[in-house]
Amino acid sequence: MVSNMRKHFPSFASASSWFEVYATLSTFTMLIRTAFNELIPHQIRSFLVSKLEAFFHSQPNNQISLRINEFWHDRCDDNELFLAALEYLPTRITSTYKSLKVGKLENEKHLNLAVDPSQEVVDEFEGTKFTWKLDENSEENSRHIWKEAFVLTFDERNRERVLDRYIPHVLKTYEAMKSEKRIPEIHSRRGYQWTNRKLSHPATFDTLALDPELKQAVVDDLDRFLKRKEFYKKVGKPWKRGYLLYGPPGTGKSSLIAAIANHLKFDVYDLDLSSINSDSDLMEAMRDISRSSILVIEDIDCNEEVHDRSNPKQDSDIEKGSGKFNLSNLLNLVDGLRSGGGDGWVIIFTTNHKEKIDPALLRPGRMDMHIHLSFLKGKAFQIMASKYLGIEGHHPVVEEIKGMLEKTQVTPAVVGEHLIRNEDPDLALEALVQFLKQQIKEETQ
Ligand SMILES: Nc1ncnc2c1ncn2[C@@H]1O[C@H](COP(=O)(O)OP(=O)(O)OP(=O)(O)O)[C@@H](O)[C@H]1O
Repeated sequence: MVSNMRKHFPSFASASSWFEVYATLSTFTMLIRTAFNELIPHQIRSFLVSKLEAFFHSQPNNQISLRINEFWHDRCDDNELFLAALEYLPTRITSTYKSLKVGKLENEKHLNLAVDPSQEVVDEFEGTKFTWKLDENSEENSRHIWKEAFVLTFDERNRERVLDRYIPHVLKTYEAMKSEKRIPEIHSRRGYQWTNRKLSHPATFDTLALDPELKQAVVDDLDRFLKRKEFYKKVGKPWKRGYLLYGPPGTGKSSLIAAIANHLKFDVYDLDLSSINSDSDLMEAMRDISRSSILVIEDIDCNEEVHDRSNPKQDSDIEKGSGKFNLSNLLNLVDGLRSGGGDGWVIIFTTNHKEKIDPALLRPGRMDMHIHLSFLKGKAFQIMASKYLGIEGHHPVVEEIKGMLEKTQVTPAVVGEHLIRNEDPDLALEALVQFLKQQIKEETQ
């Protein structure tokens, strides 16, 4: 039998010869490993190992491609991920790209860039590179309904990273970009229905002439509110914030509301309480307010239902209201109704007479921040000089005006009117100086 095997396998060695070969090989391998570890410095060793890994992992058979069609299946449903990539990828284009699509939309000032099929876009996420390519379907009368698709290619090792984190990151960035571009709407109540139009008020926190510290405090409060959706849920409170804006006419209450809406990208619901005749009317109006929104009730002191009844003095000079609803109770009820949904809810009351309002309506949790908008003073005027006249930094006439504003009370609305009349900054400032002189003279007489 053994001789038979020898015949078929002439080089077949005995067991002891195999052990000898094995022992020699192991000794040799150990020697190589020791020499590699001891003679080659650590950095060079790591470099060589990473190169070898990269070589094996960069082989084409380790690449995975995900195809992201314009539509899902053969239905006409938009594929959200395709739309997200369409918006997201142009933000990853760098100046080294050689082939791009470019265009301009009628109502936009800037040029738009888009991915071209002949150019791959490489994105980096968590230190890993991902390659995107646009695939265009050029077949005319094709039975495929898709015209474009993205192909996302990555190394197989990153499969989980892509599905669990990278794609969610692309979708989240797209949502943020959409809300950044969104123009809020303003809704007004006509009869029993809300009608809406785009909020065209251009006021932003940048253009508002407010004391910088107050402005920062408001922006910080809004940003904290926006960020804490999960926190409100955790502590079992409705995701809601109330602001009371009070101060004389022309100090910027409406402008601040527009700036808040433009900052949060929330729609505004402007509710005129005089059109509300009963609790059920009010409840219906509130129930129709959808998604993340700002409910504004301007000049709230003009409604008897919100007056401080412990102050008998005021009732003589106020028009009698319907007395048919209780705003405080109703807002509690609405909080309960809305607390289940994930929508943010901002309530803004404005008034020229804070002292007339029932304190129950102004307590924290109802009106969390009371913002006093007052007559124009130096730091806020510096902002107007910059926005209206382009004057930055120290300017002798601006300093003179700041001093005069300490001696008189004028609203930003009045000063704005003076600044807008003259295109020449020096003439505009001079006219304002003359106006303020006259104002101070009249007040001291
Ligand atoms: N703080 C401000 N910063 C910049 N502009 C302002 C400011 N306040 C008022 N203005 C200008 O004055 C105009 C009137 O202001 P706005 O309507 O915001 O005041 P208001 O306090 O709401 O007045 P009212 O109480 O009469 O409604 C605005 O169009 C705006 O241009």
